[in-house]
Amino acid sequence: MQKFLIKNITIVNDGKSLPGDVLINNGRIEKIGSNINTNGSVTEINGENKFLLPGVIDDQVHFREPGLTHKANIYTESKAAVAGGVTSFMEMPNTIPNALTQELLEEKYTIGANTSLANYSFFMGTGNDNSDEVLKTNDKRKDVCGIKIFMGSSTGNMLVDNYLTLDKIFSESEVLIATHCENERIIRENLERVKAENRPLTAADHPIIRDDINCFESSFAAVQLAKKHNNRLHILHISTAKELQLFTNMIPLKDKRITTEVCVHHLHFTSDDYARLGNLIKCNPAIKAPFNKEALWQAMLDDRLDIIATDHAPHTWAEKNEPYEKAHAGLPLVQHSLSLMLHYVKQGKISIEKVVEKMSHAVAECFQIENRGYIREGYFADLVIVDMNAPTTVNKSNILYKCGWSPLEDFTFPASITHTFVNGNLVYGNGVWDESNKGMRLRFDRD
Ligand SMILES: O=C1C[C@@H](C(=O)O)NC(=O)N1
Repeated sequence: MQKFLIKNITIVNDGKSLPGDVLINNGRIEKIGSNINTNGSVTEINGENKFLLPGVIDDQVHFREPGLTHKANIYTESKAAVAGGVTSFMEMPNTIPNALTQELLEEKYTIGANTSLANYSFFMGTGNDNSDEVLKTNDKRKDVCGIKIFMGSSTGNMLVDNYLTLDKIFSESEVLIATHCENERIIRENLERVKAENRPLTAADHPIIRDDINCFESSFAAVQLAKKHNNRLHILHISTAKELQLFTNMIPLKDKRITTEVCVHHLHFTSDDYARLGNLIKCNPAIKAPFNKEALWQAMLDDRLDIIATDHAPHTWAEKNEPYEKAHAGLPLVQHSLSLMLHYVKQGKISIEKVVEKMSHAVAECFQIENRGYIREGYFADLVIVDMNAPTTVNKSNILYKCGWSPLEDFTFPASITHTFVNGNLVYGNGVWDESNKGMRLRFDRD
């Protein structure tokens, strides 16, 4: 394996940004220090005026393979991820067929092993009647990131609305349960009410139909179930101020039984953006009124919200441009999540250390990922070099998603991701790709 020495870079890790050198050997971070010298062949990278970050770990992506590969596949989207500084991802089960058996789940791991440029893990899916199969994941808790439950409907019709199924899975699961929390009854009632107005519906109706109360009711139910059975619950894409009362920052992350994710689109867009972007930003849970965005920022900064992710959900341009009710929900973001957060660093809204905490360290802690998420000697060399003074504009020619579009087109980020190492391999360096190595299956340090 090629050996790399990154010289004179600012290393962002564990709440600090310090100058130093990093030696990468045999896939791992061999040494962190100042004035590291090596004899023998080593590829030196000048890190002056640049920042070294641990690779981003995105715990919620939809890469659409198998079955929906007209939208995306694991190869294309993992490549986009790596270009954006994401070195590991956890992928959702609403592929076709839904990942509802251990066999189907393992088929996804095989595709990951053969084609993914980033490290990967796949969630086990839940239906209303596959609880015995779901609970077999207990035996794989070191090899599978968790169980995903759609408590509200979304792409792929994987809604679990049978309370007995939910209660059984919560009572017997020994693995992390990740939930999409929305309340189907409230969504349907809202939809009926808006339809009764007899006017054409538009994307601006989305946060009225999928409203704040709908999210709160479902998150509340998930929290109650987790408290009843003392589960390790992780609630995905929190999108409302109202839900925040359910979460605390009084418990250190490593001791929390209930953790939360906020997504970059809920930190960036608001309902004001429907006028400009329409269905392109239709997603579930919906992007909501501006006061929610401000509350989410506050809660993320004060650690009531634990991690930042994307819910990367690519759909084709044609699928997004259907009339509102038929337009598919979800937006592609995995290539631009880190860049977007670095934009907010430049704006002074968040520090670069906090970005690293929320997108790398805390994700590794939440899922107990082995030897990743930090810049530490002995850890896997999943690393990203960032130039904070090299603006890049999102446009069709540099979007790597198979769907070929982004809700951030024409947006200029102040920073560029110049290099991404995955397991010590320089997969992406100054626009040059080395695709000869594939990512690894994530392992979890769980008892
Ligand atoms: O939960 C989800 C699923 C996702 C998708 O398209 O798979 N799209 C969404 O907007 N939310």
